Amino acid sequence: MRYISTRGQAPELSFEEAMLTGLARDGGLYLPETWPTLTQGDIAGFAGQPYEEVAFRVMKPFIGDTFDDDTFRAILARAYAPFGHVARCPVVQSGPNEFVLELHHGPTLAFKDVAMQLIGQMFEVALKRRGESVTIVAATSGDTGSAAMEAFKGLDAVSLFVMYPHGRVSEVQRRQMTTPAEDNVHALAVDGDFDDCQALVKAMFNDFDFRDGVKLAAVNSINWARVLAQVVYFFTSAVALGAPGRKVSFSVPTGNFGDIFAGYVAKRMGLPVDRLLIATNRNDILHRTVATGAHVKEGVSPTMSPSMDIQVSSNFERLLFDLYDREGAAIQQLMADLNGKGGFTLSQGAQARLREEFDSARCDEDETAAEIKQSFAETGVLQCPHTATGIKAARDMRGNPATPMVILATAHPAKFPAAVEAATGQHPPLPPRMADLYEREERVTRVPNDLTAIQTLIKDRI
Ligand SMILES: Cc1ncc(COP(=O)(O)O)c(C=O)c1O
Ligand SMILES: N[C@@H](CCOP(=O)(O)O)C(=O)O
Repeated sequence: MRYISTRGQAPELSFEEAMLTGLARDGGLYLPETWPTLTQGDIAGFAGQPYEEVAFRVMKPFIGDTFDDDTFRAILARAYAPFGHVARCPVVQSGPNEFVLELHHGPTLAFKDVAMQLIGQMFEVALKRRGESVTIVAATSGDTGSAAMEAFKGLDAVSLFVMYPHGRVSEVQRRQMTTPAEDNVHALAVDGDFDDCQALVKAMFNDFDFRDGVKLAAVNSINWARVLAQVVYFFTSAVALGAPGRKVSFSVPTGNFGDIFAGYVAKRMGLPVDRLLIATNRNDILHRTVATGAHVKEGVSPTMSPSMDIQVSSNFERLLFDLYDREGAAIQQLMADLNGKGGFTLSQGAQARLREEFDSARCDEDETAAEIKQSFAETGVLQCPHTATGIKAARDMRGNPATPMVILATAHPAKFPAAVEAATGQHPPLPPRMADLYEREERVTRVPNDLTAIQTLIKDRI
């Protein structure tokens, strides 16, 4: 499988090269040149298989011979051993034909662990055999950063810098990023919002002297391997509910559009997905885009679901590439308009295709709190505020009641205790292994939203 850039001007790469490269040199995002497909028989064969085996079979067509089969199986085994549930990503019923896909059983209690634990292992094997080291710079609204810290701390071949928006992540998220003691990981609190942090990462990739000088790599969903690893749980959950014999719909709490794009990829590969619901908080650019066709940035507004406080949804570019018949020049123009004019309007054809695949719903703060409360009353289970937006979308946009609706539970409620307690009166406890999180010493550097200043800091530290 070869990988191509959404902007059509960068060299084609192998899977390993795309994984270690991050952003394409033309500013675009790498994607497979075609979508591999699985037969209905292949998908039926996933029933009853361990998560790691389904991951192997789903990812193999994308990975090719990057790792031999034994090595890839060993990587998967190491990646998912730390998960606190034998199913890794279990499905739990939450209502009539409504299910919650729990993605928070990994080490940092958010869905990011599912991909990050895996790419940590893949980076380690690939870098070791190449005899190379890299500098990873990540932007986070809270969860990618903590998952990356956990996956890469202590690795000799990696220096990791995580930029998070100062004052805009939960205390648990912040402490997960600021308390690892290993010398190769660095938490940077940026005076800005998540969009600023992500723009800084992309600017670093577009500064070729810096990029080549520090051997820059990405573990945000800029990195195709991150998105790919997230495709797997769309298959495991759908098969558990009767696919490929029946269709399944998914409601996905959405910010940077990586997770729901993974659902779209599963559909392209042959999974019978009915609807993909984009659930947003009040940072609703994607909901407005589905409703009106106008993709227009507004300021980021802080919410109780901070990981979704995003207005520049990086992976939407990957979807646009398909909506515009994979025309790199069209994507270049749209992205120039987004950066220069603050937005663009989809062509009629692109808007129609978007609506063929996706629905959307927006959840404001009162509604999020009400969903957490109602969900606890109905099921006795506490859900995080991000998941609550998905529950609302699932109930607002319920299509055929005979089609199972799967809501992605993207984080554990204990990462957002203040919001959950305010809504329900219940304090969600951290798992025992994290019980001392509030006593651990924090290590963080406050930085201005300034590219040169942060680049200088990174060069000084590596
Ligand atoms: C808990 C949580 N839910 C939802 C999202 C949104 O996911 P995505 O950025 O893939 O759309 C994020 C951030 O990525 C998150 O951390
Ligand atoms: N919500 C994310 C934002 C970054 O998303 P990514 O999928 O591109 O890493 C976070 O928690 O940091």
